Amino acid sequence: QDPTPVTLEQAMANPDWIGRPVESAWWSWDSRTVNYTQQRTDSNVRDQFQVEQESRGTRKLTGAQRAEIDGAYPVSDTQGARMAFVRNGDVFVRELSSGRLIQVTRSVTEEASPQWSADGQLVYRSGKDWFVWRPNAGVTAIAPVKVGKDPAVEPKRDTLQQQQLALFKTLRDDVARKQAAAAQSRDWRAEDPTQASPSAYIDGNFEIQSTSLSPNGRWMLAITQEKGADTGRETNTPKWITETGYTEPESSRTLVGRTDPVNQQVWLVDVQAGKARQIALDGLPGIQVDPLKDLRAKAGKDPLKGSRAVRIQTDGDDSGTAVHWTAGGDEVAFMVRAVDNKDRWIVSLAPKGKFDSVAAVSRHRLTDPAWINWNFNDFGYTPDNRLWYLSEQSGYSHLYLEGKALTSGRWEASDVTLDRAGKQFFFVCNRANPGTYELCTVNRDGGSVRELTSLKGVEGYAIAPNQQRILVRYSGSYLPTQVATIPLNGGQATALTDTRSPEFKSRTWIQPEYVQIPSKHGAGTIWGKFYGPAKYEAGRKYPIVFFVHGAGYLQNVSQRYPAYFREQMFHNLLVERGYVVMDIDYRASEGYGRDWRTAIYRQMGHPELEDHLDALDWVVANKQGDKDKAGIYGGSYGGFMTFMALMRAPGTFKAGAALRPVADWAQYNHEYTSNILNTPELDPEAYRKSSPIYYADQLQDRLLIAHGMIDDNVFYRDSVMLAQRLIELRKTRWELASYPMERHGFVNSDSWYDEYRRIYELFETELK
Ligand SMILES: CSCC[C@H](NC=O)C(=O)N[C@@H](Cc1ccccc1)C(=O)O
Repeated sequence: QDPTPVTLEQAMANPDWIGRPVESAWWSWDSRTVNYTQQRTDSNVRDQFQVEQESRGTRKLTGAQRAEIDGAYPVSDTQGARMAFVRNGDVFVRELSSGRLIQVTRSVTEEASPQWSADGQLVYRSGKDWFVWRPNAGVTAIAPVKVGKDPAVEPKRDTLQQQQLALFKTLRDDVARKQAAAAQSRDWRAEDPTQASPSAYIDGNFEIQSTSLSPNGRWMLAITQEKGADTGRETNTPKWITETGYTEPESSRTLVGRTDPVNQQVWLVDVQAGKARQIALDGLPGIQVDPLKDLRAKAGKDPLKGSRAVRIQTDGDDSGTAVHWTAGGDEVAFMVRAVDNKDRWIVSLAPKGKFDSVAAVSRHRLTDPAWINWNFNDFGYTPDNRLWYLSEQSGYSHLYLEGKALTSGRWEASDVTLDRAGKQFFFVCNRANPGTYELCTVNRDGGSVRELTSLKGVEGYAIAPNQQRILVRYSGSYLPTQVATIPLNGGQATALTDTRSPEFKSRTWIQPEYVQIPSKHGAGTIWGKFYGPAKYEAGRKYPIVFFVHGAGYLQNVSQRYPAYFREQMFHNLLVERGYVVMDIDYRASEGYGRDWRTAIYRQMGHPELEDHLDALDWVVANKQGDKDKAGIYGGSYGGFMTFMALMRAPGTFKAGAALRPVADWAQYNHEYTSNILNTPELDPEAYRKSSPIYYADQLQDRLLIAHGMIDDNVFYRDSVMLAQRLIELRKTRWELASYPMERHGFVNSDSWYDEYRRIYELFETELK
């Protein structure tokens, strides 16, 4: 069937017309219905729906109905008798035999992190404080850890103080009376189980960043950092169009390397005794070796002394540190990451019986001369207290149980869950090819990995409370995320939703061709999505457009619904108007293992350009592409690459559109950039080699720059800086389109339309 023509207005319209995807999805306690959220048409409001598995009947939930249903991400106890969840910031417990719903808290603070102990008690955090809930026994508060001197510990007296006490009996008597009262209160507390335990004190110039309570309420882990440490100067972004009529400054982020990330410390707290002790991390393997020693010397910096600074990995959702306790509460594991990004350690502590001597044990060290991935950091304990984790040590993310690989091969495992019995691991995998995602399983004792789905675009999943079925979130090239369920051990998927609009569903789209391009630069295979006509006219050469995805570490050659769905519709339009379009997962992209990811270390824009040049030759050789009529465009990292292509291979692409582009990596953020280029102070060469602004003199082809003026991710300043360079260089074939009310990802369809009209006109003028 011929593709349905698409207009620029339609491609850039508010995506409501497509039908909004399913966002989060989770099971109800009885495993009979699935709940999900979806954005409401023409609104930012999210509605909540419930769909019945058997009948597939769907209802939109009212506020009163929501009061009866379970919250997302429930946590089951070890027996499968109860599950706990947070809904509207309050903790609830559902009894799975009767369905009885117990409201544990009803507070103005946000509750989080519910976790069950092996013997059925629940701990949770409310703001910064921890609480324990026991069925039929109510809630107990855990005394907070405090920073300061422990008032129960006699202060060390200096000479002056000692002299005062020696001189005056009345002073000595006062002190003795205070000590006796404190001793009595301590003794009573120790003998009286109804009393709250005392606070532990951390002495020094620290501030507590986060805490984690063991599920048995016996131990706590506290993470601190230096109090008031300099976290760096933030850039102000002016807001131009405002309700006040004034230009309003808006504070955003810091710049890479201006201030080093602050070192953190780990403290173990004996909750019962109210004692805290710092856990030394100096013994972690390799922590005292500086991987940046040579760069440091070259930059004229002093050598590092002692251990490298570290930070404790957080859950990524700001809910706190990613700390995992055994259900019995006797062992804890946490992830330590060197601030230079080159090492990650999974560290455990087993405090029981040896609080005063407990030491950090390194269970797994992952080291990378480039940088440790920010993905694939899942870890946890099995019900019988064995540590599992993901590691990229083989070059691809795989699952390990106590050091033994349960999965292996040139593919990646992610998003791991263990069934309640602790027998079977579930995870997302891309075994068939890098862009095809399924749900996989492997026995915890090893054996072969099995695919449970054949949906191609699996995005996430959740096991039903009764452990019989799994809900799967999946998508396709033209299918925004939907939900299906499958039996626990795989089989036919039952689709529960189809949120596409009838109008979108009735259209025929050009299916991307998944192509494998041999690298002429020794990199192996470059995967691409190619869009071309169904039939090629003999002898005709087609103008070529390259689309470059953003983020660097992102996968766009996948069978999932692309983040770049508007761009994909634009590619349909381009093909309809006589172009062919190529979109490759250049080196740096996600889904292809460690070496593909880190090939750009200290040389951004170099391997990726080689891949684009190889792909261009491939389109010319295999798809009747016209080598003299090639253009390139993309946003963010794609904009950066557009600059690099035009400036480092002048004359190759006759026109380029750099959208929300990075022009100078020294202007980008620390978390992202320091991984790939270290810091500008330490590694100026890497920044010079990787930043388009230093190649601006080589620009000769037509260039369109487009940028949102209130972009708080890649600052508008990047485009302003490049514009000034181009002015000073007296370059003539460029223009800058500014969008006063847009940030990084455009929101307004007027802006999208304006930007893509300019891109289209640029290609029409230069490539035809
Ligand atoms: C300078 S590279 C990273 C910039 C940015 N990082 C986080 O937001 C990014 O990845 N931007 C990409 C990815 C994206 C795709 C679709 C919607 C929003 C963001 C981009 O802007 O294309």
